[in-house]
Order: sequence, then C-alpha cells, then structure tokens
Amino acid sequence: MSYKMSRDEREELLHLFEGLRVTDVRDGMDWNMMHHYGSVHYEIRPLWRTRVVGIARTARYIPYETFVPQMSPEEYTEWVAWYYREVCNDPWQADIEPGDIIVIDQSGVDVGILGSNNTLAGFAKGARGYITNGGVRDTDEIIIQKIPVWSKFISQKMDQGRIRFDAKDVPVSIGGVVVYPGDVVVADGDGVIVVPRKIAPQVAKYARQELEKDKAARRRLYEQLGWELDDTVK
Ligand SMILES: O=C([O-])CC(=O)C(=O)O
Ligand SMILES: [Mg+2]
Repeated sequence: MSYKMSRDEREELLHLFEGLRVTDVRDGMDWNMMHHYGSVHYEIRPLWRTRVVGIARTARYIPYETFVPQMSPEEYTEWVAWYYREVCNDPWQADIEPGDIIVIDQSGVDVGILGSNNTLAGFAKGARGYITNGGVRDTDEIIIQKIPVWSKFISQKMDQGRIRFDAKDVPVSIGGVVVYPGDVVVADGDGVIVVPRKIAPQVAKYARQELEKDKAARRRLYEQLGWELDDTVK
C-alpha cells in the first residue's frame, strides 16, 4: 500500500492540525459530511490528559494459539528471550519517523502490549504517542515518563504465551474506525479521532473555523468574568 510521504508533506499535514482539539476535528469531519466516521469508540481513553497530533503508523497482533511447554524457570528465561525475538516483537520500532503515532490492533487479547520500556524506545525515535484497542502496563512509569498513551484497559500481563506479532503498515480496526497508515490521528482528553489522509486539509480548515469561533466566544466570557486570558482563548 502506498502511503509514503516526504518529510515536507508530513510536516505540512501536521501543521494543519496544530492546536486543534479533538472536538474541533470532530466538527471538521461533520462539515465534510463525515458524521458517521472518525471518532474512535469512547472506551479508548487517555492514560493521562494531554493532546497529540500525529501520522498513523500501524501494527496488528493476534492471539497466540500454541501451548507453552512445561519447563524450568531457567529454561523459561531463555524461552521468553526467544519469544520476544521471534514471536512477539515490535518491528515497527525500526521504522518510526518523527511525528508518528503508533496505532495497535491487539485483537482483544488481555496483555499490556505497551509498557514503559517499548513506549519510551519509540518516543526516543520521535513517536508522539500510542493508541491501542487493548492494554497498557507499567502505567505509573509511563505517566512519570510523560508518554502519551490511549488504551482500552490497563493489563498486568506480559505478551509471551498470549499474543504474537502479525503485520505492520496495514489497515487496522480500532474502536469502530479503520486506521490506514498515513492517516492523521488527533487525541486528547476527549479521546481519539482519525482523519483519512485525502480529506485532511478540508477537515482541518473547518475544524480551525470552529476553534476560532469557540475561542472568541469564550474569550468574551473570560473578559466578562474578569479572568486572566489563557492559551485556550488566545
Ligand atoms: O514488554 C512489553 O512488550 C511491554 C512492556 O512491559 C514494556 O515494554 O515495558
Ligand atoms: Mg515493562
């Protein structure tokens, strides 16, 4: 599937969405008659409140269908290393470009596919955040590290014996929305919205119109209340 963009194209696309709230982008989609589409199901929530806009890089994981052989804890240590190398790895890590948001379909498996280690590794390469329709673990550290994550649940469980890597750079189904590599993803305290890349400029234009209208209205109310103006109304 062709979704490659030059660095300039990516930056231009991200710039269009800078400062827009999820609700503005929702409205921008409506202004383009896309009422039925884009909003990821509300059960996918932020681990902590922040806002990111990024370009989707996708991966799919599927349930592990094979039994775990009986072995000693020492043998298990080796088996785990094999498992992470061969069965449940993160090959998308090597591809990360600055401005990416990693979007993971983990097929309903109750594991913390994202943890404080792999999210930090991707962040160091320029990933702006992570979305999964499954679980996240090591959440206290992820919050300390300030890594933006949206997930359906928190899971204590490791991957081995439970889930395997299947594919990367494929369309993935997340909370009722299909995310294609290269789509624009905006996420904040209100959840996650996905904008198909080919309509992104039109969506951003009307999202911006909504944001400016909202800022002006709230600015008048701030002034009436004698409040100091903050960034949300400037
Ligand atoms: O090992 C994993 O896949 C998830 C995890 O706990 C981490 O990255 O810290
Ligand atoms: Mg961990």
